[in-house]
Parts: sequence; structure tokens; C-alpha cells
Amino acid sequence: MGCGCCTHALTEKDILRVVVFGLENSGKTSLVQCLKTSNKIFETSKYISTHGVIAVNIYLNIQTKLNLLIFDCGGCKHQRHIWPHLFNDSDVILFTIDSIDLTCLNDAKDALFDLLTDESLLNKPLLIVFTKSDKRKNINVTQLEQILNLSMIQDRPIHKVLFSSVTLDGLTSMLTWFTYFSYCKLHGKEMDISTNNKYQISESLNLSTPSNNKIKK
Ligand SMILES: Nc1nc2c(ncn2[C@@H]2O[C@H](COP(=O)(O)OP(=O)(O)OP(=O)(O)O)[C@@H](O)[C@H]2O)c(=O)[nH]1
Ligand SMILES: [Mg+2]
Repeated sequence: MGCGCCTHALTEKDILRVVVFGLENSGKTSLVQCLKTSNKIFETSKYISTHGVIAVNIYLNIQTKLNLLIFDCGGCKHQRHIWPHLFNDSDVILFTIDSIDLTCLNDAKDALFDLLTDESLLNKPLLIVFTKSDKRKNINVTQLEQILNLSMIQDRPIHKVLFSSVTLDGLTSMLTWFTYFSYCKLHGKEMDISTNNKYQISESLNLSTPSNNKIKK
């Protein structure tokens, strides 16, 4: 696989495989598009539900050579039988949760914990993305975390981000997290739960500002 701007062919180790799960309408495809293009979506964007899985290759940062292969899965119930087929190939899991639609939280929690108990996903790093943060001020993330029982998840690195595809708030935090795990994979390092390491690495990679990732505001 090549990206057009690298001089060497990419190997498996160069590519971080990210599987994106989450209920229908929770913002997965919009988020992937934001990662791919660094552009905001329009608030009025039409909802087109994903069928099956869409693989998206993203080459993100000239300095860090972050290569992501993202699997964007359809979220509605009858699509979820496809999810297990992607488990083995993943390095990290991204799970989206609509931070506005509180009626879906229990379903989201069930879907999330079903995933995490699957043997092939044990210990895989988990990025929880609370989406649509532009739609409501003062979202109480702690309350969301409590309802979802996220403190129960102790067997793996976990990071939580409040994100909006409309404003791109939270994008840099996601990219920093991906860069850390990409670095670990490339160098065969243990994927550490400690956040200190993560930030040391991201600082040394000079990833702390959005401009490094060419994010258009
Ligand atoms: N205001 C706002 N709307 C969003 C945001 N993210 C997604 N949406 C809207 O929410 C709807 C669903 O977004 P999608 O990204 O298609 O959701 P999905 O999780 O991929 O849905 P499925 O493919 O059915 O599983 C679309 O109308 C988007 O425009 C956001 O951050 N803010
Ligand atoms: Mg979708």
C-alpha cells in the first residue's frame, strides 16, 4: 500500500488499524470524514446510514507519518453482525456515543460492553468519542460516564473525547491519541495505560497544535 508522498512502501507496522463502532446516527461516518479531510461537516448534512463497512485510508501528518486504516461500520442493529468480522484486524477501537440523545445511552452501553467482552478485543485500546458537542453547551461528561459505567473499564488504555464534526473540537485530542498508539505499534512498544507517556511522546512529536495537522477552522 502506498500513500503517494512516501518514498518507501508501507508495511503492516506503519499502519494503525482503527475500527469505528457505535449506534446508528451516532456520528461515525461524519467523524471519519473529518479525519480524512480535516474539514468540518455542515450542520444540515443529510443523514445517510452506512451499510456494511467502509474502509478509509488516511495519511495525516507529514512529521509523524500517521497512517490510519479506518473501518467505518454501519451502526444499526441488523448491521452489527458484521462487527465481529473486524475484531482481529484492529489495533484500537473507537466507539462513538451521541452526547445529545440521552435515550440511546443504555443501548450504547450494552453495545459497548458486548464488544469489550469479546475475546479478540481484550486489552485493545479504546477511544470513546462523545459526538455532537456543538449541539448543546455544558454537556456533563461525568454524568455520561457514570450512566455508561465507564469506570468499570480497567483492562485497557481508555481515552474519552468530546467531539464535534461541525466545529472540529476534540479532533486534536483524537489525533494525539492515534499518534501515540501508532508510535507504539511501529516501535513494538507496549501500549501503556499511563497518560504521562502518551503526552511525553506527543510533545516530542510536536503534535500539540491543530495547525500541525492542517486543520481548517
Ligand atoms: N450537529 C452535529 N451533527 C452531527 C455531528 N456528527 C454527525 N452529525 C449528524 O448526525 C447524523 C448522523 O451522522 P453519521 O455520521 O451518518 O452517523 P453514523 O454513526 O455513521 O450512522 P450509521 O451509519 O447509520 O451507523 C448526520 O445527519 C450528521 O450530519 C456533529 O458533531 N454535530
Ligand atoms: Mg455511517
